[in-house]
Amino acid sequence: MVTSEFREGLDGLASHYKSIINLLGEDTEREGLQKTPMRVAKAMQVLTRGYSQDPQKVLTDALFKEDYSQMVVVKDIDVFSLCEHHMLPFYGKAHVAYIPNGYITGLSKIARVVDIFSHRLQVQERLTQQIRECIEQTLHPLGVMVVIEAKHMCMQMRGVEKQSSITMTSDFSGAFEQAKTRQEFMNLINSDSHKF
Ligand SMILES: Nc1nc2c(ncn2[C@@H]2O[C@H](COP(=O)(O)OP(=O)(O)OP(=O)(O)O)[C@@H](O)[C@H]2O)c(=O)[nH]1
Ligand SMILES: [Zn+2]
Repeated sequence: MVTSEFREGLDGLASHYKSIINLLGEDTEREGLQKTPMRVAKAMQVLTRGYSQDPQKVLTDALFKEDYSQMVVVKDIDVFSLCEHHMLPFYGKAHVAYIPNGYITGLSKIARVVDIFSHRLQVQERLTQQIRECIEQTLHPLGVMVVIEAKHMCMQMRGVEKQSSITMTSDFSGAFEQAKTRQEFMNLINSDSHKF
């Protein structure tokens, strides 16, 4: 359902994008660009939809009592976000592990949490930390660890123009304070088990 607030936001965004395109020297009346301000407005609302979503609720909506207390790893979760400095995309993979403490959550919900925080203006470090904190505060597990590897288009398309550099960030707590637990997670991330 399209609420009036959503619609108003969309019209406002489209009007600003029209001005921006004109300021960039283009003609928003030419055929190919006539609908562009509204398209961009809709696209930006999608890319920032995470502001109106509640990641903790996503996790608690699928909480199951379970005695399993070994590591659960969801790896290679696609990440698409916008850096808050240039509003250009950064993209890559997130790997999440937690050790349950009486409760597990639906596996897809871990990927949804990554999605929600990614669809906000971000820096990779904060994104990594927010995912870790959200899982910790909601599931109260024995430990959580998040690793993100990403490429930043603001470093590829402009600025320093380095095409190959990858930024890695990690955040962990609880049982992952122990080096051997972190190592087990890193081994699982780097294993070829997913190539089946
Ligand atoms: N730590 C961190 N920095 C980021 C992230 N995304 C973009 N940046 C950096 O944000 C910084 C902004 O630096 P500024 O000097 O204010 O901006 P700038 O003149 O556009 O910088 P250059 O990209 O070096 O041309 C740049 O170094 C970017 O690489 C991120 O997720 N984490
Ligand atoms: Zn940037």
